Order: sequence, then C-alpha cells, then structure tokens
Amino acid sequence: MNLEKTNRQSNRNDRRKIISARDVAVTFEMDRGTSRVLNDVNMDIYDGEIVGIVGESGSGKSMFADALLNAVVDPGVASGEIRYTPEEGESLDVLGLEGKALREFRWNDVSMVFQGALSAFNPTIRVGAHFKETLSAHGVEKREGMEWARQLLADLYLDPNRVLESYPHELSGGMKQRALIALSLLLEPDMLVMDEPTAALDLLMQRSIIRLLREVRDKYNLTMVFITHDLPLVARLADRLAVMYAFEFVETGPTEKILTEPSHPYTRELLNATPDISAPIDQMKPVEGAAPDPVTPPAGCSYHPRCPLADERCEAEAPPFQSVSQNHEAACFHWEQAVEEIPMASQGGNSDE
Ligand SMILES: Nc1ncnc2c1ncn2[C@@H]1O[C@H](COP(=O)(O)OP(=O)(O)OP(=O)(O)O)[C@@H](O)[C@H]1O
Ligand code: NI
Repeated sequence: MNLEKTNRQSNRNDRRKIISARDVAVTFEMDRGTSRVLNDVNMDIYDGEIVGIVGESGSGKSMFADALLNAVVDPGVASGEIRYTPEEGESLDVLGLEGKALREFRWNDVSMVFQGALSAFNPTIRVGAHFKETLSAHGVEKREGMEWARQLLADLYLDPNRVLESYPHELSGGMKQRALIALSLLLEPDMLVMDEPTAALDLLMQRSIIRLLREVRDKYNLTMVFITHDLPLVARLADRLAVMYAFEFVETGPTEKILTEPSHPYTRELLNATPDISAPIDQMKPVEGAAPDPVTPPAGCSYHPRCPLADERCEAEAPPFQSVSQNHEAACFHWEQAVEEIPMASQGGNSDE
C-alpha cells in the first residue's frame, strides 16, 4: 500500500475540486407538506483542505453531510448533483451511485464518521474484529490491512494492541472516537466527513482530537469536512468555514476572514453569541428568535424575520452570494451595512469597528 500521499502546497485555484455540489436538496414528504431540510446548496471542496460547517441545531448540517455520501436515510430524498473527482480517473456522480459502487465509494473515496457514531461499534465484538470485517468485506488482504490499521491507531496516539483486543465498552469515549476515526481511514479514503465527532467528549479531549486531526491531515494529505455547532472549536481546525442557516449556506470564507470580518448578519450574531472564541460552547448564548420551519420557510431571505437590517427587498427576494473579498462570500443584500451597523462584542480579532 502506498501509505503516505505526497503533500502538495499549491494555490487553491490550481487544486483539484474533490467535491463539487450543485443545487443539492434534501426533502421529506410530510402530512403537512414537503419539508425542505437542505435547500439547493452549492459547495466546492478542494483537495487537502479542512472545511468547517457550523450552524445552530436543526439548520441542515447533517443533511448536507449525509448527502455528500449519498447516505440520506429513507424517506428523505436527495436531489441535485454531487461530483466527486478522484486523484486519478473519472469523476463520479455520487447521488447516482448504488449497491457495491456506493459501498466502495463510502470507504475508499469519501468516508464518514456519523453523528452519534460512538454507538456504531458492536458491543459484543472486539474492536479488532470491526477492522477485520471491514477489510474482508472489501477484499483487502488481512495481514497487510491490519498492519495499516495498527499504524493508523498509533498515529492517533492509541496503543494498537490494547485497542484491537478490547471490547468497545472497555475504551473511554475519546479512545473510542479515535478508534472510529482510524476505522474510517482503513481503506485510505481521500476525504473524511465528520459529523459532530467530538460532541460527546470533554473539552480537553475535544481539543486533543482537533490537534490529532490536523496531524493526520498533514501526514496523509486528507481532505476533511468537520461539522459542528461549536464555532470556537472548529475555528481551531478549519482552513475555511461555511456558516449554515435555515438549510442553506449563508457565508463561506477563510476561517480568519470569517472570524475577523464576518459579513452576514447571522454570522455576526453567531459570533456575538460566543463571548470569547476560546470559551467552551456551554458559555454561549443562543441567537435570539426561532429558526424557520422547513415546511413553511419565510419568503425572500430566510433570515429576514430575525434580521435587524431586513427591508422589503429581503422579504421578497432571496439574496444570492455576494463577494466580500477573495474567496469570501455572504448571501446578504446588506452585508456592507451589517459590517458597519451590527457591532461585534469585543473579542480577539473582531476589530472592524
Ligand atoms: N427523518 C426526518 N424526517 C423529517 N425531517 C427530518 C428528519 N431528520 C431530520 N429532519 C429535519 O431536518 C432538519 C435538518 O436536520 P439536521 O439533522 O441536518 O440538522 P443539524 O444541523 O445536523 O442539527 P444538529 O446540530 O442538531 O445535529 C431539521 O429541521 C430536522 O428536524
Ligand atoms: Ni446534525
């Protein structure tokens, strides 16, 4: 196996678009109407980057993650187009994959640590057996595969022998989560999608996992999507952030730009709800007002009912993305006004006043 991929330093614009998502929607048919829980989102993900996706609970983060892997559960329906382009060979239409091709895609190309996945380990079999089963399901030679598993576990600062011999309940939450990350990397995917991978862990363990993920990304040149409602946490990890509100992305940009020049009114509120970027999540106050209902979303900009800057146009027209600066966009007609008029609570780096 070619275990270490080469690290390439190059301009983002020359880099391979590993994922290109266009007009991706997820809908559920409900008695009271169609629930649109992901609303025609677009997103490009570049080789080797770490993208953090943040937003409040219920905003559609998991729906986006699930769509990326064509893993939206019934009766949810994903539509639109998701193209995956491997390092070599033809690009794939992810939402068109099924059966064996889909299973292979999910382990070999883009793999995922699902939200609440700590319970994914079968409690009655040893951790090592989970690795062996995955190898044999994909026809990988066991000896070589398990050698790679040991290296991955060691890279995640686990004792391979101890972990492989253990039953899941014998490991702490942090160890289990790292073992799960190792398992998801077993078949050398190009990209790893993690949905709230640290939510069940204490603050110290969250931070150490963040550090580990950076090391793993650098060593294996992985592309990562890290989903969380914990903005301070993901800001330590991600190269780029995408802020989600009401089933859509409302602002994307380099992490530093989002922290220092947040331009969508919602992003500014979200950051203001975080008293200190290094403070733990439980010290955050929620953004005021209620999130929209996916069956009856507001017309125009979906944030307008909560937005201090909303005018008639915002009530009627959905704002397209506007360029704020290079690689930084906000879906708001009034982003310039937002920067001037929605003050940021004093916190490190937010100094545009
Ligand atoms: N099986 C389902 N049927 C109908 N609606 C659903 C279903 N699963 C989720 N939803 C709705 O889809 C919307 C988006 O949910 P999603 O799980 O993507 O949110 P999230 O941003 O991941 O939230 P959290 O931070 O709590 O994980 C929510 O309004 C949720 O109620
Ligand atoms: Ni979720």
